[in-house]
Amino acid sequence: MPSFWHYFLLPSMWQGLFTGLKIAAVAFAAGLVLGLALAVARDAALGVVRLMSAGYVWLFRGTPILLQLVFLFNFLPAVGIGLPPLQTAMLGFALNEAGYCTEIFRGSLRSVSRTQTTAAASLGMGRWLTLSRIVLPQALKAAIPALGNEAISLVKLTSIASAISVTELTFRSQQIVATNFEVVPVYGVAAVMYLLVITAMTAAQSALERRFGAPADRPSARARLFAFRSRTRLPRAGRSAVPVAGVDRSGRDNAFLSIRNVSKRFGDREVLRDVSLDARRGEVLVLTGRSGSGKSTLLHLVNHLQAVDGGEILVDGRHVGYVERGGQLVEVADLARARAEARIGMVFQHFDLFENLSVLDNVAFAPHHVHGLSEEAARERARQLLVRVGLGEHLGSFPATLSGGQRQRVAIARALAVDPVVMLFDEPTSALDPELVDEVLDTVRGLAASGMTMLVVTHHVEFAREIADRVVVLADGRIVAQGRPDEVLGGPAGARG
Ligand SMILES: Nc1ncnc2c1ncn2[C@@H]1O[C@H](COP(=O)(O)OP(=O)(O)OP(=O)(O)O)[C@@H](O)[C@H]1O
Repeated sequence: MPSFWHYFLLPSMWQGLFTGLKIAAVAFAAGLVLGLALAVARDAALGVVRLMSAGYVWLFRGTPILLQLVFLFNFLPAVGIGLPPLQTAMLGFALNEAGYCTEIFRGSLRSVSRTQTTAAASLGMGRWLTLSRIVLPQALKAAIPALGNEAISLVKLTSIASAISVTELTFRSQQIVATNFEVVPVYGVAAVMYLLVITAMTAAQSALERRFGAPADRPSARARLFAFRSRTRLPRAGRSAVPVAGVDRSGRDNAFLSIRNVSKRFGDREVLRDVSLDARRGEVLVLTGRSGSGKSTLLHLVNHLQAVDGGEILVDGRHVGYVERGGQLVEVADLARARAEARIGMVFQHFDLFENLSVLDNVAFAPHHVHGLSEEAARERARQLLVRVGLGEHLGSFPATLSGGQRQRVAIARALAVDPVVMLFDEPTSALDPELVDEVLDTVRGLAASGMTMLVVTHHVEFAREIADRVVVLADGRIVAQGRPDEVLGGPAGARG
């Protein structure tokens, strides 16, 4: 095949290929950055920012790239910007690419479970820290296949740049064919060149997927079914002011955790009604009651993962994320800091470990990034805690490779790493297979024995009987019984088990 090699080695063909690649590389890099910013803007608090992001996507996906290029090519000189055709092509492709990347990033950002954000908030992590270190890495991992597709399409699409007289590979081949009519070898060489580049890109994409991909996820079937979304929408700072007139404050100063006349509603539904509950330092309260009675909501209010609608909650004598002003509790501007300072450890039903971080990093993250411990000290602390919960062998593992019981013990270590003054457990064993329950309960027992103040939501009657100083039963958002375990769990208002 003498003519194949002749054209394959022709410098002008390679120049054409590199021109196309140059456009694609610059346009893709710029499109990624702009697309990511637009995708984040799509969830911005300000409506006008969201609208601008949506408008951009509408415009650049809605019109043909050819029109956009020709428009830029004619428009820029008309407003006094004299860009050469190659740079105009780069700009045009970048603007167009950003529209597509926005949608890819938007989808992948939303695919990250909101429970990850809630868990981060419970550790006192702010929005930016959560976005950059927890949500984005997971979203990028999910986006790699679609972005790889996009990059490959872009390399081939650059042939359109010939419309504004950029001589890339396809255009170069057309020119050669027009002079010698050797259609098959010339276009054959162009095809082989594209294939070589795209094979290299596909290999790079696989390498990226391997680099960023944690080992295959294998949560239990039940966890898979229920863990994909949490209903918790984090409150936005400064949104609510709660009147404190009418709150019964007698005796609250003697309590370590004081919940006074608290109410909470979601839409028309009143989920908690006038709930009052005090706990002494070191006391273990077990909260129980039928599904939907408001137990989890009450825990979320203690840590200010949701805002109260009425009443007040004090931990160690302080409101979490509120300041009292003119007879009202007003949310502070920096809720993340307030949560961090309150040092409330929280353990969730579905563990909600950060899937993109190793076991050790899950535990060391908040002490280092939120509480300012040096990385070395935070890791040492994490190591000790993981040994304490029996996971010293798994420091470098990723959450997806652990059993449910192991994950929950990592979650407990993660909550303990911020040196909590109180621990909240939201049904810590209900997502676990029966044979894994004991290992978690043992850890919780150990904590209770160490004198930790705890609020534990559980349906596990035997465990409640054993661990609780006091059992509190909720029904329809009200406390309907409370007392020593033998009094409450033996009585008619007892837990359903
Ligand atoms: N963010 C939310 N938006 C709307 N409704 C909510 C939200 N969070 C909770 N609810 C509703 O509030 C009620 C109480 O929910 P909560 O999760 O506190 O109950 P629970 O007693 O913990 O139930 P379970 O034992 O099933 O976890 C339920 O009817 C639930 O649907």
